[in-house]
Amino acid sequence: MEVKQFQAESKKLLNMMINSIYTHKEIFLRELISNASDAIDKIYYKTLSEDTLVFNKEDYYIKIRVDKENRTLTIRDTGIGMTKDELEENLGVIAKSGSFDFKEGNELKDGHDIIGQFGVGFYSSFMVAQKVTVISKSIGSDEAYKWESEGVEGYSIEPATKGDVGTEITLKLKENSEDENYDEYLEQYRLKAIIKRYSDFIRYPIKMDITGSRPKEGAEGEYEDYTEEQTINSMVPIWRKNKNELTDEDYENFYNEKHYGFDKPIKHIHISVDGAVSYNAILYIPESIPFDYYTKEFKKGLELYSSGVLIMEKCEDLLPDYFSFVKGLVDSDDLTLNISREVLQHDRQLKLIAKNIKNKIKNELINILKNSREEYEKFYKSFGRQLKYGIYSDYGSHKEDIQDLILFYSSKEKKMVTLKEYVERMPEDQKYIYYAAGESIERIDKLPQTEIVAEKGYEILYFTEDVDEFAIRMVSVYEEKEFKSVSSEDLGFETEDSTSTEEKEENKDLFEYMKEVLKDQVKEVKISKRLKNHPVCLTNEGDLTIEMEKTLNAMPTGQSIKAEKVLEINGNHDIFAKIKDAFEKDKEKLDLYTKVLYNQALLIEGLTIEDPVEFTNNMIKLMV
Ligand SMILES: Nc1ncnc2c1ncn2[C@@H]1O[C@H](COP(=O)(O)OP(=O)(O)OP(=O)(O)O)[C@@H](O)[C@H]1O
Repeated sequence: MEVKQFQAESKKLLNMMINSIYTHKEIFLRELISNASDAIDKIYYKTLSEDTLVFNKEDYYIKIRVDKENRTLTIRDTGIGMTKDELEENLGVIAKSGSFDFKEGNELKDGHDIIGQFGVGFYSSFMVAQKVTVISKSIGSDEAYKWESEGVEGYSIEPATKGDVGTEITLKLKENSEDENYDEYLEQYRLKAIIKRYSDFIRYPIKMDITGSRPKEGAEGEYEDYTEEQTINSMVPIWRKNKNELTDEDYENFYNEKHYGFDKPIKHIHISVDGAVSYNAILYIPESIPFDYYTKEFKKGLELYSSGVLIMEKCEDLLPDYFSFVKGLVDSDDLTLNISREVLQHDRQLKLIAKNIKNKIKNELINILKNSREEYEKFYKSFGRQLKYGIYSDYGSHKEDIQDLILFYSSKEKKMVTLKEYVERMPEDQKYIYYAAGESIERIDKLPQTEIVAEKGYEILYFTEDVDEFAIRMVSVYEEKEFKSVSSEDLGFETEDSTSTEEKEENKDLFEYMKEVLKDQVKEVKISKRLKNHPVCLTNEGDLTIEMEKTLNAMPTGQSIKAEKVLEINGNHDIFAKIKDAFEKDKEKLDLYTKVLYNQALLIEGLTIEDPVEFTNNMIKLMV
């Protein structure tokens, strides 16, 4: 028997195939199954053009067989088969794709798209096999041929016997080594998992003899082994079905089968686009947060299929970070793949799909917000934080996409509201969108700084998450309205100032003295225009607010960043009279009052006091 040499380039290529093209060895099975499916599709096309042939779907399948003793794995198909010449051309020349030529010569329809295009997939079998034997009988031929190769050394072709038309590929697995256990490809559970992962939506049944154990009939407590042929793949890609044929339940079942989550998704989005780029997608907006969602370990991404074959489990480029909670898949035949069937990262088509998907998700979320508020709020509880991070990140470049999706608790409505709703309700004389930041709704409710704004009848948005103020800084202006913290120096409206100029002059020395006591801890001490009932509060000057100070300092890399604080005292409160009195008569007491009031203001803000022991001692001194 003559052993033929692969062409020189083919040899090099084969070496590359075996050693460096693929990231995962297991994909050899995906490649062989895809070839088998292509071979069956080719028969399908033949029957379309030849009246004498009928395509009887039941006759077409792919069978996987394991022989543990001989350490072989066989993939058999009932496809079109190969003649001697075709074996020579297709398997003797690497990078020669009979399938690609077929595609060029036939108009493909009915979603029967041929997968092969590069003419290399077959050789991935040498990553796991020491010898590959192909026995094939072509349609319309009486002869069968055997192609056999042990890799780079070459291949042989000789006549063989085979009953029916089709191809049978037998891999003699490599010996196990220290790093690799090739026996895993003889285990039914492992093969099943690989088939499910990559080839679940191959249109033809992929069958395997599965052995199991079951209770023996008529003999209680006894078990018997059995073997039965099972179809491993689910075959029907539901995303290629017509939306009208599918029920909510179908989508939910698919969500569960794909293990996208244990919850019931809030919404599914089924997209079928035929245009500059054609693709199908099924996306889900989940209801609950995956346990690792807000950790580094979480990886966003959609499954990416090309012609029904899995290319990538998590294609990150398909989702912006702010929609990273979306689950689902995209299937497109228009992607530019590299020969290992990994998608090219800077693929223009992929970018187009991603942009399209982003808009669909955004519109769907707006839809839910408008039409099923309760559901949206449930979703927002889980993923609102991510949306707000999205506004903040990348220097605010995505804010336009997201700002209408965020909600804040409203002081007036006592529920979550959108920025749009807030602005629409604003009285004419109100210049700013007011917000108050704090740990919880309850705490903000009690914040002294909110009093005057609330009294003015203005609505206040409550910022209870650390990201809120940072995100809003990025939004900066919404429908021509700026945001303003209730703690900011200038609230943007006239407040009645009950203190006369003389009074102010009179208190000047007092406040300067108090500022001296507090040193750099505050920028200023002054009479408050905003306090009604509370004795003191802290406000801030400058860009960095007190809430921001808290957040930044809580970060692992947090340096000590301080907001410029102003201690405001309620001039109408009894304590003010006491302070004035102490300024006249007892400076030591005034020192105590000043320190205690400052620390109380810190506590109200939810800030820590630097020296709690001193604070307690000062209190005691004032009490006794
Ligand atoms: N089971 C099969 N039945 C019939 N022809 C086959 C079979 N397997 C491979 N071939 C032929 O061999 C050719 C080369 O296969 P190979 O897997 O190397 O590349 P491909 O499938 O064409 O492209 P890709 O590298 O994109 O998978 C195929 O194009 C096809 O013509």
